[in-house]
Amino acid sequence: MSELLQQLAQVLEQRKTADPKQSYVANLYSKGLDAILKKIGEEATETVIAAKNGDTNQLIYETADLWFHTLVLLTHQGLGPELVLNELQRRFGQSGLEEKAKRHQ
Ligand SMILES: N=c1c2ncn([C@@H]3O[C@H](COP(=O)(O)OP(=O)(O)OP(=O)(O)O)[C@@H](O)[C@H]3O)c2ncn1[C@@H]1O[C@H](COP(=O)(O)O)[C@@H](O)[C@H]1O
Repeated sequence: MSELLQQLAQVLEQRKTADPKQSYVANLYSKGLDAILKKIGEEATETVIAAKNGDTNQLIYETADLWFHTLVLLTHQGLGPELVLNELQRRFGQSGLEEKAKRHQ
């Protein structure tokens, strides 16, 4: 797994016991699942707007925010990013159209 993802996941796990006044992530955890989901909705929308505006730097920035908040969600739910990477690995090389066709047989 990407070393950065692994390190970030470790920090996000540690933030479960951190002071919400000292940590953005601890503060978000303290607000609960709905607050995390709201952030993901906002960041997804901001990503879409950046792409529609053709703003490359903003698109990268907002995508980083979106990925980050999905990592926060996974950690909150007791899941690690390696599970998502494993799923992408499993799909790698498999045509999306073929996969869809199998599901609709
Ligand atoms: N990668 C990030 C990261 N990306 C984005 N953000 C925060 O996510 C928020 C994005 O929300 P917005 O763009 O809506 O900005 P905002 O107005 O400040 O947000 P709200 O007040 O609405 O929540 C900002 O506050 C960013 O600072 C992040 N906060 C933390 N990390 C990583 O998480 C680690 C732990 O962070 P702390 O828990 O704060 O120590 C850090 O060392 C970083 O590695």
